Parts: sequence; structure tokens; C-alpha cells
Amino acid sequence: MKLLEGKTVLVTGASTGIGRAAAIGAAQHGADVVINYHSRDEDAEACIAAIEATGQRGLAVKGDVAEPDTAKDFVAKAVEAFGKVDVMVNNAGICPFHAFLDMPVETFERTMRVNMHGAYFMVQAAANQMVAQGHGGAIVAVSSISALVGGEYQTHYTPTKAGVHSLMQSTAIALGKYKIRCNSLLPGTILTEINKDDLADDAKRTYMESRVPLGRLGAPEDMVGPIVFLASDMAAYVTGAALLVDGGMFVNLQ
Ligand SMILES: NC(=O)C1=CN([C@@H]2O[C@H](COP(=O)(O)OP(=O)(O)OC[C@H]3O[C@@H](n4cnc5c(N)ncnc54)[C@H](OP(=O)(O)O)[C@@H]3O)[C@@H](O)[C@H]2O)C=CC1
Ligand SMILES: C[C@H](O)[C@@H]1OC(=O)[C@H](O)[C@@H]1O
Repeated sequence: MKLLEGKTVLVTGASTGIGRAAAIGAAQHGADVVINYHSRDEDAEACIAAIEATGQRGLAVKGDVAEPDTAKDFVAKAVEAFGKVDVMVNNAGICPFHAFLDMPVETFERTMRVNMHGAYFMVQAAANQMVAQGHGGAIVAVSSISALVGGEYQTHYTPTKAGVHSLMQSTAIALGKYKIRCNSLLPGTILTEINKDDLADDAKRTYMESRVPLGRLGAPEDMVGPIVFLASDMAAYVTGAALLVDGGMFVNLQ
């Protein structure tokens, strides 16, 4: 069953990882897909090729989500190409691991701007377009298990993930009257570019794997079903919710 037939889906940060998997997964479910990315031109082109291989239309728009105008440009180009915006998956994010006591101001500020400001402006731009269209929509923000728990080298990152989750709760209220649903996905530890260096340390990777009752770290493809569900009409009465998809890591105290 195709859950996103006829919809236009926008995904930020879709040159690699979770965003890429979500974009291709949305196309497999019948959506035309517009992706944002920041630097990896070849990977973005490959993502569009994979979208088009499903028979759907795809478009890549390069831009830094930390800049407020990027969101307006992304939404405008999507409307120009495919006529409307039905779903926004706000996914772009960075996590430059660093200790707390000597956190460089630039690292802190860049992480806030990309993850938090970027989400705010993307969600706002998509919502304005959905309100103008008048037939509702769905926003899925990729938050994290890190919205709920901390990380020694993530003191600049975890607050952005809690912030993105909180943004979905408030926009669910602000946008409910327009039939726009807002939900967050909380992935556990998923093997992508964002943690390639961190998990290159065998001891750390083995420890992280041991925390997961299902016995393995996640793959980007593990996020597709939950994102497609939240984006689809199957979730018509789901808003302001958070879906934790972590193989059971969060509940594994002992
Ligand atoms: N992997 C994990 O364990 C978890 C990840 N997450 C979240 O998932 C999301 C995706 O991360 P993941 O797939 O793991 O990592 P990746 O590094 O594989 O993907 C990150 C994506 O974001 C894009 N991006 C980064 N900075 C910007 C920017 N300034 N403007 C636009 N796009 C940007 C990258 O584009 P490009 O490479 O072209 O610059 C890339 O497409 C993030 O929000 C992350 O916080 C949440 C929980 C767990
Ligand atoms: C990048 C990390 O490995 C990853 O990011 C998250 O949000 C998860 O909590 C993991 O720490």
C-alpha cells in the first residue's frame, strides 16, 4: 500500500543518512520529493536519481538551513516545480562532538543555528505555504532520543533536539486550526555520517550496541516507516506526539 500517493514531500538534509532514506522512502510511497542539502552535490544527485527510479519526480535545492532565507527559497522552488507542499520533514542537523568546558563559541552557535533556527524557519515556511493552500498538511521533525537524555560531548546538541521536539508541541497547537499536524521522530543511535568518527572507536560502538535490546544500532532505513506513517493520513489524528524509534535503548536501564 502506498501511503503518500499524490503528495509533495519536502525533506531537509537529504544528501545522506536519515534524510536520504526518508526522501527515497517517500517516493516509494508515491510522493514527489524535494530535497534540501548543504554541501554534498554528488550525493544529492544520487538521491534524486533514486527518487526518479521509483517513477516519481525529484528536485534538489542546495542551501544552508541556518540562513532564514533558505527556507523560503526551498519552499518556493518546491511550489514552482510541483505546485504544492503537503509534508515537510525537517531533518537537517549536525553534531560536532566536543567537551563542555572548552566548547568553542562558534561550534555552539553553529549547532544552534543549523539544528534549532534551521528547524524553526523551515517549519514556519512550510506552514505558511500549507495555510495558503488551505488543505492542511503534515510536519515531521527529526528530533532524537537526545531530547530525553544527555551526552557528555553533546551539551550543545541535546538542547537543540529537545528544542525541536518542543517546537513540534507548540506548532501542533498553533497550526491545529489549519489541519496541519506536527510530530517529532526521536531516533536512537543510527549509523550515519554524523557519528561515523565517534563510532569508529570500537569500544564505544560495542558499548552503544550493548545498550540496545534489539541487539544492533539503527540504519537510516529503520526510520522510513515511522516517518512515512507520521506524514501520512494513517496518522490523521496524531499531532503533538513524539515517536521514539531506538530499538529499545531508552528503556534499557539494567
Ligand atoms: N544518526 C543518529 O544517530 C541520529 C541522528 N539524528 C538526527 O537525524 C538528522 C539527520 O542526521 P543523520 O542522517 O544522522 O546525519 P548525516 O550527517 O548523514 O546527514 C545530515 C544531513 O544534513 C545536511 N546538513 C547538515 N548541515 C546542513 C545545513 N547547514 N543546511 C542544510 N543541510 C545540512 C547534510 O547535508 P550535506 O552533507 O550535503 O552538507 C546531510 O544531508 C539530524 O537532525 C540528527 O540530529 C537524531 C537521532 C540520532
Ligand atoms: C550523533 C549521535 O551519534 C546520535 O545523535 C543523536 O541524536 C543520538 O542520540 C546519538 O547520540
